[in-house]
Amino acid sequence: MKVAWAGSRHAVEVADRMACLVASDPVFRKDTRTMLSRKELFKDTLKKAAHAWKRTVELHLTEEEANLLRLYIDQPGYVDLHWVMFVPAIKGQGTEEQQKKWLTMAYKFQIIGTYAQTELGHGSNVQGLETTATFDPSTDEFIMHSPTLTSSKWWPGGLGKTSTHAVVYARLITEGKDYGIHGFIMQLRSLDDHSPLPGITIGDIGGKFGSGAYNSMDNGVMRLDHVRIPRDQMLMRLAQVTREGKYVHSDVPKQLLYGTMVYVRQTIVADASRALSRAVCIAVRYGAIRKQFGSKAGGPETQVLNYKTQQSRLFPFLASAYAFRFVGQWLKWLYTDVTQKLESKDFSTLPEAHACTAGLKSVTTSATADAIEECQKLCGGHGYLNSSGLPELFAVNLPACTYEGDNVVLLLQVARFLMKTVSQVASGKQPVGTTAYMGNIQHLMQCKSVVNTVEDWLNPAAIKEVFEARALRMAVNCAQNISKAPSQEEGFSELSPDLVEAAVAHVQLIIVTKFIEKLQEDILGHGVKEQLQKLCGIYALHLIHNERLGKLYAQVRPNAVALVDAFDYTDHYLGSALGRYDGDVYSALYKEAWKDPLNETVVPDGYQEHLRPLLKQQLKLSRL
Ligand SMILES: CC(C)(COP(=O)(O)OP(=O)(O)OC[C@H]1O[C@@H](n2cnc3c(N)ncnc32)[C@H](O)[C@@H]1OP(=O)(O)O)[C@@H](O)C(=O)NCCC(=O)NCCSC(=O)CCCC(=O)O
Ligand SMILES: Cc1cc2nc3c(=O)[nH]c(=O)nc-3n(C[C@H](O)[C@H](O)[C@H](O)COP(=O)(O)OP(=O)(O)OC[C@H]3O[C@@H](n4cnc5c(N)ncnc54)[C@H](O)[C@@H]3O)c2cc1C
Repeated sequence: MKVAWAGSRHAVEVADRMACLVASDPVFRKDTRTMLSRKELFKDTLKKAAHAWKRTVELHLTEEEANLLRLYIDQPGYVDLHWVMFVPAIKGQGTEEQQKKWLTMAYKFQIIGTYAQTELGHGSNVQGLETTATFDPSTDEFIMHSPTLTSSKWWPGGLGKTSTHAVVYARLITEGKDYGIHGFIMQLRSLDDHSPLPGITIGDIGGKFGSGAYNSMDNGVMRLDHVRIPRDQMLMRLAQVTREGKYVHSDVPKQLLYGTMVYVRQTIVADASRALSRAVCIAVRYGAIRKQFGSKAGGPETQVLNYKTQQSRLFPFLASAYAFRFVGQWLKWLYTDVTQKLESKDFSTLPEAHACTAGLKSVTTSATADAIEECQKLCGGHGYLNSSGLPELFAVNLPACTYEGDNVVLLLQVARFLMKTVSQVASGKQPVGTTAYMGNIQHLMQCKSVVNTVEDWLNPAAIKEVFEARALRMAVNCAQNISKAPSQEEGFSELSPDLVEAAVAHVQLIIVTKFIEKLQEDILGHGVKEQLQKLCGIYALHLIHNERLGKLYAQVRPNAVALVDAFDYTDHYLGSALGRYDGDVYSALYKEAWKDPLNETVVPDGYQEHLRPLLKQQLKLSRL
């Protein structure tokens, strides 16, 4: 099962090696992270990132190994934006020459970059950004400026205290004309003493939800006061400005400006499956240890994992973790395929890539955030402790519903793609890719239920057809209602809640389809495929509330712990007293409690000033 989860034996081997490297290095300890102040936590992040870089160089780690090292350190920080957004933005939007110049420094960590797009006043609406980049032909420079308070750059990770450079998104103005949003490389801080360069006001935007990780990240604010940069620091793969100030657009779609976001969204699907699997691993293992009620004649109480309510709340998440893992593996293939096509100027699958990455990022991150919160409740009171690992896991993964695109805004992008497809089908064009099912509109719109017997519900072909019919009917229904509106735009806006639901149904069809396709592959291990078939059934049927589920839960229960052990997480990475591999939960909870700084003294700080006088006074009053 480990191989099915990891994707290959090689992936298992590399993951094990990097996880153990991190778990065995005291610099990477994280058990006291939630007890640190914001400044201590930030400094700890700098220390870990520097040590990780040192180990990467010492051990000659590959890019794959270095990425896994960063993943198992499990502490958001500036390195994430440097590798995940700054480097890809230059790769995707820079010319060969610009890539050569800037990536050489970035790969050697001679500069630290971030991705500065969002502003105080705009995040979703990229075309509404206000920062300006005005070309000055007299000096062959762009003047970068924050014209309003709302144009302050706000949120970029690492911007607050760490990044020396950024790809800054701004309105390109030349010859008095505004050409919209483009990317520019800017140096922000001196490479000698790290002080902000002239004209740049920069800082951290303040503490964020929850304690511990993500407060480790210095999300920043930046205002620019007519800062000049050379013309050749405009990222010029998509467009350029000549020495004379002429704007020249290249022959690639302007949407490639958004390419970095598409890349990150596909990685976020894999992140969601990992975060969900960590929460499920904790809740399943703890559910097998925790016993409450049910003892007969002094015998052992009942494992809470045996309760049908616990199973009906938890096992859909177990199934979703595998479902998101497999669709994430497919999405990575889709992204690679689109990127290769772009190299040969084939832009035909760009809309599909945008719709799939936006939709899957949205559906998987929303489901994961909800599931982690529910896993906290599934562990009872102890799930609320930081030592369970669940509060921090929730705090770190909740913002994934917002960053890289607000989930509703992204689902509306999917809906826009679906409405275009429905109208193309109406005009006789055969849809392809993930919307190919819409070409079967006659059959799917009339088909009676293809599942008549209880057993039909475990027939993958029948389940797939049910999900196709559901998605198509919701999309066609929206299209028909939009067509009755005074205008397409008004109809789209009026129907937007229904369009979001139709987009979710389409994305869930993709997830179910990719799970079914995974099961058609050769899967190593005795009985593994059978278990995955049950999980595929649970994932699909829980979305449509089917009565078959109870039987499936009972069949999965005996292997539930094995299915989470297959995630192969070290206790260090899981970071949970409840999810320990050895199940020694109660002594772990007890031991973790005493680490809290509040327990450094038996009599707490503040007793003499505030508690003692109060108690003495009350005692005196009681004697009157
Ligand atoms: C919502 C939209 C998509 C709207 O785009 P727009 O151009 O203003 O308007 P539109 O008319 O809807 O689109 C025009 C057209 O562009 C297409 N398009 C839009 N986005 C993409 C894309 N990524 N790839 C390929 N195509 C794209 C749309 O489908 C439209 O195509 P069409 O005209 O229908 O053929 C966009 O503004 C957007 O993506 N907003 C979200 C912003 C975002 O994701 N910010 C992330 C900042 S970085 C970050 O959060 C880092 C966090 C990392 C971390 O800490 O881990
Ligand atoms: C932890 C974190 C890290 C981040 N890191 C970065 C970074 O490194 N670089 C960077 O540039 N940005 C970063 N961001 C910013 C992030 O990308 C934006 O917050 C995100 O894109 C959402 O945009 P917004 O904040 O403007 O939300 P808004 O769009 O203001 O959303 C507010 C509400 O309005 C709704 N809404 C907005 N538009 C529409 C519409 N057209 N139709 C219907 N509903 C709508 C949304 O659904 C939402 O409910 C980060 C954010 C967070 C939380």
